[in-house]
Amino acid sequence: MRYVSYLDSDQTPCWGVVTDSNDIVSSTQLGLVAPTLKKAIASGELASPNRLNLDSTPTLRLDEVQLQPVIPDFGAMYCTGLNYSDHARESGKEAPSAPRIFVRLQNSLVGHDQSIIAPTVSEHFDYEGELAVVIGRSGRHIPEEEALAHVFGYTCFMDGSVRDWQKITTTLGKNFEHSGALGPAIMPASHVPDVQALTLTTRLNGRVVQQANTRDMIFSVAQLISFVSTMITLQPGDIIATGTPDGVGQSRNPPLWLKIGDDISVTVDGLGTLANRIDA
Ligand SMILES: O=C(O)C/C(=C\C=C(/O)C(=O)O)C(=O)O
Repeated sequence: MRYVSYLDSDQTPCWGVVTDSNDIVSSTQLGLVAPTLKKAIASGELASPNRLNLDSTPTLRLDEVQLQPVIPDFGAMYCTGLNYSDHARESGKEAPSAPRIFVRLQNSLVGHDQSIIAPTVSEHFDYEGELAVVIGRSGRHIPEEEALAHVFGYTCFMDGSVRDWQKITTTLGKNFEHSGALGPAIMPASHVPDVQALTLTTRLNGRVVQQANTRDMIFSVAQLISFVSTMITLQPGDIIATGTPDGVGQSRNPPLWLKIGDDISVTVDGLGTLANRIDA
């Protein structure tokens, strides 16, 4: 089972659970009153996913709804630059001695199967496949040993990056409207035995362009949580993206830029596949 945020046929924001057969049991059917997935996570009522009553007859299929970025109203999304040494090397940079954190805005993201919008002012639009972490429990100055207890679950992230604007500032290059994607769903942390042993694969029009294992991160998920919480209190529903491995389009010869009509997907084994088309 996984959690999703979606719009129903009336464009009303909803959330619910996706069963293993890709049916959706809505929050109302689950008997939960929280209006958003973020509020449900914060309330603690999803802390024991195995206790949720999934007996209601599902009325919707996953492919019938418009999926949103898994927590569309997140308070903050912290992203990590250069967290795989092969990617730092291909970028011509040293492996960092501390996590390089930047942020993404809500409106820079879309959900699974929604159009990612290519910038009109740049042809240097690049893909980055990543693992993303959804925070479940708030905390400040979280010790590394306790960090994973603050995780609600995990999902996939496509950190679409406008490389020429990124040279002006990271904030600009990483925040074009609808330039990235988050989803399709949140896998509860209890269903992920070892987050540092997951294979991540990015495909462009079906061709594998990035493949790595999360064991090769420079800073582990626990270290990133601890580091960010040194700066600020992490809140339920906050997202931490863990950086991309090597194989990005910018570092290829010739460069491989995203174009309108391309299909881009990010698969993290055990979590699912986030797939999107590039649109105008
Ligand atoms: O941190 C950097 O110097 C590079 C960077 C972003 C890099 C990523 O998104 C990544 O490696 O996943 C930046 O714009 O500053």
